Amino acid sequence: MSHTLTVPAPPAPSQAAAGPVDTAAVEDCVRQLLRALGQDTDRPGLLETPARVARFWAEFLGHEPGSTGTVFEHTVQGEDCVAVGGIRTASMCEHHLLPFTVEVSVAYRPDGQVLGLSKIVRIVEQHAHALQLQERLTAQVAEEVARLTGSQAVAVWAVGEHQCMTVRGVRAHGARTATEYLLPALACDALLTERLRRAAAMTGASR
Ligand SMILES: Nc1nc2c(ncn2[C@@H]2O[C@H](COP(=O)(O)OP(=O)(O)OP(=O)(O)O)[C@@H](O)[C@H]2O)c(=O)[nH]1
Repeated sequence: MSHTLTVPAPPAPSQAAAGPVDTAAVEDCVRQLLRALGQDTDRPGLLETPARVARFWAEFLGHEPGSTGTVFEHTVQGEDCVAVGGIRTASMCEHHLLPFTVEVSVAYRPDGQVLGLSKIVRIVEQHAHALQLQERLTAQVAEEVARLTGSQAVAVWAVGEHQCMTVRGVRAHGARTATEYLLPALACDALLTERLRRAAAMTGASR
């Protein structure tokens, strides 16, 4: 019989909002930004824009991932791997405040317990709702899955498309960025890493 355990939530990631979003202040700033951009903030199309943008930031940074810590005892004779792929979400480039879309795959070898499958998606969402770097998002998801499962064999892959590279700057439409994060214990275990890669590939997700 398997037992459900709940692992406590960790402290907030360091780059998460330091406190609740001050929507009134954001609204004010957006109005000032529009004026600095030479816009007439009294024209009908823009009247509600500052409030809308403020609501967006409150919603984005205030994202509540729900419970992420449900694990189940899991003991088997053989070797097994778990992978969840095709987790598509959006995060925010901290350099330009422009979104990037990302598809994440997570694979790990259980070490006595497995994580609720939906919790892997929730963990990705938790770390995506922040001012981010794709590389840091990839690493944070792996570290969190390791913390919750107690497994040191965790790998995460992400494929992203960054608007800061498409709508501005190099304007490289279609350029995609792939990141991989292996927990240190995997770095010297090519065989296990390959097994995790194969498990992630079985989900059919791009990596
Ligand atoms: N590891 C594993 N987890 C499963 C499987 N089938 C369902 N689950 C997960 O079991 C977990 C139960 O978590 P709870 O927090 O108790 O239930 P919940 O509130 O319905 O969880 P959410 O689905 O996150 O809303 C969920 O994360 C499910 O995705 C399975 O075959 N393997």
